[in-house]
Amino acid sequence: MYCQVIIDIVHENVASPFTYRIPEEMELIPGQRVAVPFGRREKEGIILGLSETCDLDESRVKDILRPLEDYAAVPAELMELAGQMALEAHCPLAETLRLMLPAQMRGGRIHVKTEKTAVLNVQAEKALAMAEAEKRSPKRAAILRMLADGKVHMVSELASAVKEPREALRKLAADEIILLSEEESLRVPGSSFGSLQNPGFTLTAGQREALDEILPCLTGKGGRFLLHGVTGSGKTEVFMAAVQETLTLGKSAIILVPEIALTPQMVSWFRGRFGPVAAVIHSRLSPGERFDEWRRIRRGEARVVIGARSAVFSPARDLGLIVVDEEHESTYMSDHHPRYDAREVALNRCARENATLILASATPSILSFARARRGDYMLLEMPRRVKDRPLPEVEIVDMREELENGNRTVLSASLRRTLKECVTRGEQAMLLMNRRGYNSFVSCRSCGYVVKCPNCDISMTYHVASNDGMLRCHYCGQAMRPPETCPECGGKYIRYFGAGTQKVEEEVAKLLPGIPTARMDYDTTGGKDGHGKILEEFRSGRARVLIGTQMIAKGLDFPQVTLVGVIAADMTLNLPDYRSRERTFQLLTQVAGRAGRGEKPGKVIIQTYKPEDPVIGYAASQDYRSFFEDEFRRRRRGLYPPFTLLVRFLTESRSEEAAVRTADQLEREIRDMMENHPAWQKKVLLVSNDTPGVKVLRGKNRRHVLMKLLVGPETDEMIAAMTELAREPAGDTEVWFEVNPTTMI
Ligand SMILES: Nc1ncnc2c1ncn2[C@@H]1O[C@H](COP(=O)(O)OP(=O)(O)OP(=O)(O)O)[C@@H](O)[C@H]1O
Ligand SMILES: [Zn+2]
Ligand SMILES: [Zn+2]
Repeated sequence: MYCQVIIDIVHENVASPFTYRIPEEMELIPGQRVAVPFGRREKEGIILGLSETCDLDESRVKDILRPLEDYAAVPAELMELAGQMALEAHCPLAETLRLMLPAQMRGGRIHVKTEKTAVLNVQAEKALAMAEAEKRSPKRAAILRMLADGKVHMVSELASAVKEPREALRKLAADEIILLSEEESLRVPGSSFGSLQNPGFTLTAGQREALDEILPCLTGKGGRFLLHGVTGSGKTEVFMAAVQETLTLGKSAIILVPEIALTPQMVSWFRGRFGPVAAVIHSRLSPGERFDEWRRIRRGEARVVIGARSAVFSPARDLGLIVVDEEHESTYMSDHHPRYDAREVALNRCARENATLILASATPSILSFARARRGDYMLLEMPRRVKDRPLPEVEIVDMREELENGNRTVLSASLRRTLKECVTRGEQAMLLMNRRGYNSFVSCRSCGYVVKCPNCDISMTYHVASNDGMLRCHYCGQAMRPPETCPECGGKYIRYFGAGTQKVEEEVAKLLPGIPTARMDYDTTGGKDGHGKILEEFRSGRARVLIGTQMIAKGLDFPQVTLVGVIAADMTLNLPDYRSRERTFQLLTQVAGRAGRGEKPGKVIIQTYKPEDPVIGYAASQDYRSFFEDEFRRRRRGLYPPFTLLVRFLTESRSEEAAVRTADQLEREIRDMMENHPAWQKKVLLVSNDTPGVKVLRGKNRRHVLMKLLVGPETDEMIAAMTELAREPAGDTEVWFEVNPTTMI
């Protein structure tokens, strides 16, 4: 027998499979990992397929050295998925196969933990009788009583009841009364089960109707759903009920959540609900724990997988359901190679494995909603909050008027008054400020010089003394002392402009002396479990006001919050990106939705310099439909996704001249390519060849060639050709080819 092996090396030259002979005594299956001789070294690989014969010169075919596991690490469905993804991304199969395995499994880094176990080797009655009769050793008697239940016990567990049981165990084993063995032990992280129980609500009419559509699909060939429900409509209950039903049917479910949602609280909640059949994969797991969770899933012991985007590749047994919660989140797009969109992978897997897909959000992405309208997904709508709780009342404050009235602080008069009242009533408030730090830029009053990062074309942000009193670059992390005099003109008047979360925190402290607040942003959530601690501080009621960046906007459910303040609503609106309106709408609607989720109604105050902007209006009225129609029309008119694919070549170089030259060269080659393919010509709109929003980043000068592609049968081929183009060596200049890039800076 022979087999074709994909070697675990990502390189053009070893992209295709290599043939090996399978020694007589070895039995192998596709998807299994093997050790093979490769050149003079030993390498790991994955078996792609088997064959009876081989048309190569027999003497040149080498033997497989050994299997690395006795099972297929990559099951058949995932082998096929990896194959398709490699084709679509125009990258070697070895690269997409890596997505299917926990990283620590590769390169022989795994360490299987084993533990000693003991089990009875005689009838239970006999063991109990022996325990009674045992006069000399109370230890042996105690062990026999514990083992009388006939189950396998960990020796470590016996040791917690009987001191130093080893000698007694040896004696019992020697007399063949018990059996001792060594077993693989799986670390189940944070195994404090049962902390929170199933809440057992009576479902609302909206929840019932949604489930009536979903549940029948779970038994059959699967369905595709977009669950669009306003904030606080109880979407979580709907997909939890679907997960429950999936388990009852003996199948597995995967729930994808944005990484930020995987707080210890959520983790314990999922475990409390589903017990040990749930595997929760998050970034705080140790590599060992991660690998153990993966094996529990692979063996079918864990049948609910909860995790961030990479959990979509979990080897779930008999997959029945994938849920993507907060589906509009951009974190579902991976930003390193090989790039993928977890929502597209989920769709692909569900189709392959006859599973059901549920995308859930209060603010669906334009793409998903457009697909639902076209009939690709069934649209399930829940327009009302649970218990018919009202959506929050929203007030829009024009900050230009505040300035005219002489208020130069970040809090408007209205927000000050309402915040004070809210806290006085003993309720809680959340304030969104989508920029961290204290001041956003520092400049000279005499000559206008702005302090910029030495590595990036970005102004530096001032962080107050509690953090270190330094200027920081939010792109590369560079820090420096604020200048005392202007480096340009020597002037003494250095001014600090703009505000960040630290400034808001300070203003709130002045307004509400003695009232404890919490701040949640990149600077305060660094340590292990940083998010969890701050959220717990707020949930417990110790902190009355939570100030934060977009981190506080999503999915959180704090019933005591009756006021939400948005300090600067236009901040994201002004970014040079075709998605900035969509992101602003989502952010504002989501954060507004945190108010009034409990018994008491909520109020939202949105501060803006552009109160007339329709996006602000749609968010204030939580009017998704009107926003969608407006934005969809705008994208059609401007030929933006989903009507086109946006692609760009990004060049980066120490030398500005080289970055420009390479971009110009690429533009010429693209034009040549179009001339050679008249059919392509009509499909490509060359938008620009210029500097992106950030001209210099981490010391590299940047240029980009931006294009829009009208989607058609030739799209795949065009992208393949452009991928090739980007691979051509360009001296010291790096070239990146991106399809629908996650950021346009
Ligand atoms: N049928 C029900 N009866 C009473 N309370 C419910 C019911 N269903 C859900 N809830 C509660 O309503 C609150 C909101 O539910 P949930 O967090 O699922 O909303 P959501 O739709 O996911 O909102 P968001 O999109 O804002 O995250 C939660 O506190 C939840 O426990
Ligand atoms: Zn100056
Ligand atoms: Zn920088």
